[in-house]
Amino acid sequence: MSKQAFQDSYPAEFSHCYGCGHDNPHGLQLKSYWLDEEDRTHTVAHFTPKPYHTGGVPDKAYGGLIASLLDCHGTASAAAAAYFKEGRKMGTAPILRFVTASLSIDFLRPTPIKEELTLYGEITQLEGRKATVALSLSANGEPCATATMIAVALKPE
Ligand SMILES: CCCCCCCCCCCC(=O)SCCNC(=O)CCNC(=O)[C@H](O)C(C)(C)COP(=O)(O)OP(=O)(O)OC[C@H]1O[C@@H](n2cnc3c(N)ncnc32)[C@H](O)[C@@H]1OP(=O)(O)O
Repeated sequence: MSKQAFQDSYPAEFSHCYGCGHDNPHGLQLKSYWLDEEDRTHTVAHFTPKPYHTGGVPDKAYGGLIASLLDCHGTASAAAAAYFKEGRKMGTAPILRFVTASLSIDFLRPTPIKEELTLYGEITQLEGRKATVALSLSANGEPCATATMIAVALKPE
């Protein structure tokens, strides 16, 4: 696992995201990393929900939390892959910042709230400004949700 989270390389103006901004004290502050330093296609993040992230059932997570985590892990993974493709250190100018154009989620089973969740990402395509990321969220090794994201890099302006 790399030492610096992708999100910790975002410049200040992009660090207020509710899901992953390190400058948002009320947010989830998700941190994403390369799964393996030798492989620049797979990423990982971990998150342990709080009791107030509950859905209708007290010990299960609400779907919006799952979507938020997948959303932020996916865009961070896309940005990391794009920097790598350009041979640049994350966060260096010109800034490459991806936003979600499309996020399709399959909720496979209820997600427990009391355990650490693991998110995986795989960059399956990166062409021009568009990245496709395959995502999953699991608990205790069991997948609870899978998703496909299309993330698009913001234009420089
Ligand atoms: C100051 C800012 C602060 C921005 C602050 C950023 C904070 C980050 C937040 C973290 C993550 C989030 O939650 S993001 C929040 C939720 N998402 C958003 O708000 C994004 C809203 N949507 C947009 O702004 C726009 O639609 C964009 C940027 C996604 C795309 O618009 P665009 O820049 O004009 O690009 P466009 O030419 O349309 O598309 C580029 C390529 O992507 C493809 N593409 C576009 N949309 C889709 C789609 N839904 N499904 C498939 N493919 C798509 C196009 O076909 C094209 O492919 P090809 O022809 O090249 O093959």
